[in-house]
Amino acid sequence: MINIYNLSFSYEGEVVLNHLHLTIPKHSTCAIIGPSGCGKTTLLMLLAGLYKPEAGSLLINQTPLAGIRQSTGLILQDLGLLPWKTVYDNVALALVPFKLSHEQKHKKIIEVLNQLGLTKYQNKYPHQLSGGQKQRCSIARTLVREPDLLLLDEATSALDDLNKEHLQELILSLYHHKPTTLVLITHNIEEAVLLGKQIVIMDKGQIKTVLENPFFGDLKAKETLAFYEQVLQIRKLLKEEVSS
Ligand SMILES: Nc1ncnc2c1ncn2[C@@H]1O[C@H](COP(=O)(O)OP(=O)(O)OP(=O)(O)O)[C@@H](O)[C@H]1O
Repeated sequence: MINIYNLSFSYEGEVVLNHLHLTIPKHSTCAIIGPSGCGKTTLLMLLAGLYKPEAGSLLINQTPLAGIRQSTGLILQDLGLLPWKTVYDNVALALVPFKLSHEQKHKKIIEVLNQLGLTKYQNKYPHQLSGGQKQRCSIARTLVREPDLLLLDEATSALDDLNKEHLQELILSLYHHKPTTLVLITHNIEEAVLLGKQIVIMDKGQIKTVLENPFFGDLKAKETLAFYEQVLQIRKLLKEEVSS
């Protein structure tokens, strides 16, 4: 469970998050959407414990967040894969801080590579992978640590439409396999409607609307008009924010 209460944050005196309130239930998913520069990534950095709130509070499972948690996974746009390491070794790196035997680590890595469809690429280097495969490798590296909170910053934005859909379906199937609290930033309204149980619309450092989304995880709904009515409603809300 994430509780954000009256949270504010500034960069060198410039306020970028202004008195935010938000509750995200445990094992739920939340899609954050809003115009460029409205503070989405900054909020994610605060949730990751990389920045400290200037005012207000941020609690994870009833505990005030005091820095980076080992059980939070963060996937940024810049995937940060090490080019001189193979897929297997990039994933293995995430387990270095854990006191596990070589066999235990190997088992976890093989399992996650299999889950993400990367088994046959395990000996390849990042430059030998497609954009979608690199993104999956980055997700594998985060998931191997079995986070209870997963933060994704525009995980699918660099991918073409088919790979985007593939990754969205993969995120859903990973979530159904092992529910974690999932917070994702996206610019894509359809993605927000597919992946967010809650959809948070931000503008100019504030949360404007929080929608409960009945279409979460419903791949079949993408073929219905009701799904696109929801997309249109969010589009309208976003346009209203930009024009005001
Ligand atoms: N390190 C920084 N130092 C100073 N200002 C910053 C820094 N990072 C971001 N900002 C500013 O803070 C504001 C919010 O930035 P943030 O990256 O959180 O927005 P965003 O909603 O994620 O944008 P985008 O959708 O374009 O990624 C912007 O005006 C940005 O210029």
